[in-house]
Amino acid sequence: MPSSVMPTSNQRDGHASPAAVSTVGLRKSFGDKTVLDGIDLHIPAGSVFALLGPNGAGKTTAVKILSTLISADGGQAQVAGHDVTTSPDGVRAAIGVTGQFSAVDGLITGEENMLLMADLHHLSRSEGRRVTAELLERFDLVEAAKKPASTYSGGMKRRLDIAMTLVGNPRIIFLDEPTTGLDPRSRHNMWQIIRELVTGGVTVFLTTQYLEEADELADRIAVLNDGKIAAEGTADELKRLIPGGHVRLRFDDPAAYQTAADALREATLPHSRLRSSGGTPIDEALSLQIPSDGSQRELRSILDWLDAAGIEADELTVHTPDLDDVFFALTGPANIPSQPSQPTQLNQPKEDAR
Ligand SMILES: Nc1ncnc2c1ncn2[C@@H]1O[C@H](COP(=O)(O)OP(=O)(O)OP(=O)(O)O)[C@@H](O)[C@H]1O
Repeated sequence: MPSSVMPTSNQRDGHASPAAVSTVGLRKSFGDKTVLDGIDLHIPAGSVFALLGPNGAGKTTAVKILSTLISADGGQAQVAGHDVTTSPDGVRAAIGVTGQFSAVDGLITGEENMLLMADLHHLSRSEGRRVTAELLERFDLVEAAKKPASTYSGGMKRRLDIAMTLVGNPRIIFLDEPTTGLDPRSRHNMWQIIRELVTGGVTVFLTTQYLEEADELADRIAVLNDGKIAAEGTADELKRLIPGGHVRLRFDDPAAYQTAADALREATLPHSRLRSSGGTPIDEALSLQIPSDGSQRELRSILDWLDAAGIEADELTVHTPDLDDVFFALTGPANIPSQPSQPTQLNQPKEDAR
């Protein structure tokens, strides 16, 4: 399809940002099972995008379509400006894919795997050796380079897999569950590698079941559920989507705490959500908790009310639910989006989104 049909700039925040990956109405079924039921994505170049979803949600299917390993049944997808259907070679030249379908051959050494990759990319012998040496060094695999890859730990195999992907100097990398099964140290190493890739200008499309991983790495996160994008936004935007956020007031002075607790109990706070619940005392910490979505509007109304009531806390903190809460709320049987056929638009005012 002509590139002009696909969104190439981020209309929502107003500035032009070339899309590394862009899909409209992407659909895929296996038999009578619909796995992707109209997926729209816009991933700006140079960003990290995380596709989150429970087992079987269709994350790997999405990656396979975008990396041209399988074809979609409907909709459109462009990767690095190339249509996946009409220009798969263009897509393949621009991307690297690692993860569940690792390219590492366990029978040969790490170095041989790298050199094989260099051959596949038609690098000259000397260039292949140079790139191999550089990447083995960068991924801390020099010592293991002459050993068969089958002897590598899980973390080393993942590092080798990414190093092999980088031989082709891809602009976009698909990482399908890159840290599944890794120990915490290896996982943090992998996160550091991913951050460095992005610093070098690479766009990363990540699938993960680890909310912490998406929270750590991703500029934007989409939650895939039941074939659709249930919600999309930054980690903070997602967290603000679900109830459970609150403002906590902490007092050093027990008397000030008691006065505030009494005032809150009596209070009719300006915002309707606050009116019914008031403050919840948490005695041990001399803290009070006021339900809040953390929005500027609610915070202002809370602050105004505190000022008017003459309450001055020693510390005021805003707490939002973590991504686990979001994940369970969005992917459970009774998920919360108000419009079943529409993803929750997080960059609109929250009142509109609910
Ligand atoms: N080739 C295939 N033939 C039939 N069904 C398939 C095929 N590939 C995937 N599926 C089904 O499509 C659904 C989505 O699978 P997919 O691997 O994309 O999910 P996922 O979100 O990556 O899951 P996981 O986190 O478990 O890897 C699953 O129900 C899976 O069984």
